[in-house]
Amino acid sequence: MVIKVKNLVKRYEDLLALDHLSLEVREGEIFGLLGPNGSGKTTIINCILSLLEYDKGEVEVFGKPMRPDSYDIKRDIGIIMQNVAVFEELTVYENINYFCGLYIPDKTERKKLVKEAIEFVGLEDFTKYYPKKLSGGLLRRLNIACGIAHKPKLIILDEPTVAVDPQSRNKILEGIVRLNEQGATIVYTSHYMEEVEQICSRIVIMDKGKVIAAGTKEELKGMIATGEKITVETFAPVQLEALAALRKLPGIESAEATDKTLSIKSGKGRNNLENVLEFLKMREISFGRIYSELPTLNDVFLEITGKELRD
Ligand SMILES: Nc1ncnc2c1ncn2[C@@H]1O[C@H](COP(=O)(O)OP(=O)(O)OP(=O)(O)O)[C@@H](O)[C@H]1O
Repeated sequence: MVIKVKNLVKRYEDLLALDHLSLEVREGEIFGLLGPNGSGKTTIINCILSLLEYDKGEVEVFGKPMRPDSYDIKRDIGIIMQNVAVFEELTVYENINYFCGLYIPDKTERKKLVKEAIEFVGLEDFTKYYPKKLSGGLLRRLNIACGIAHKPKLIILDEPTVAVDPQSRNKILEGIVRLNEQGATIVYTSHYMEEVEQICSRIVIMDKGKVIAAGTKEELKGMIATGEKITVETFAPVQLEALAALRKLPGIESAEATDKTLSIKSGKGRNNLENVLEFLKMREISFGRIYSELPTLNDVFLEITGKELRD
């Protein structure tokens, strides 16, 4: 086990930020920590890294208890925090060289690693730039390069794509997958469910300092009653009587109609879309577009907590 957290409790005065939270991160995985703003993601990361004192519980990293002075463990961890932390007075190259130098004293080896990190995040054309000249996305990439240049075995990224343009965002996500393919275990926190779904092999969903669900995305989606969501763009509002009949169809959990949109949630099982199509035909309800979506991690969150992930 790369990380083992047992029964962690962290209070900020009256606020219980972590409520007996336990989780495990296995070697070689991209572990996603998904939760809305304020659910405790940054707090748990800081506790894992012993950057923050906690009230109760245990943290082990690489099988050893983690303490503020566990430098042998920390040298194998790459940390990319939410707030970009680079030196304004150093260039891109100098920043990466500085952070790499904290772990790699040998100059020749460091030169090679810094070059690799620059190529990895695609900052070759910006090595002489100072941070204030970089766009938000490029700055994030620099932040990542500083955290990974020494080739850590465990890389922790706390919301690395917040306020990043789509191009840099994709580059960052692709980079994370590549780091994992090269052997690093990744912990990735985000409140963007699409990102977590896209890259993470196992996911923990947090809310109010607690783990509310854990598993692969398929396992998480298997936990909820919602099967698929079917949306029909109708040419006219659907009559109440038809709506009531639709709700009685086998496999239909709910059906709501606004002006020209019919939103249907079905249970698990096959033929839901076919049944709806059949119904529309029988009732002579004409429509423009019909589409079906599988449940998302937001549906999982919604069903367990009763609120949206993006609140
Ligand atoms: N230093 C602090 N003092 C008091 N309360 C804090 C402190 N840091 C965080 N909190 C509170 O603890 C809770 C958890 O915060 P945390 O930053 O860990 O959440 P998060 O999931 O990382 O959110 P975000 O996505 O906004 O970063 C929030 O209610 C937050 O307001």
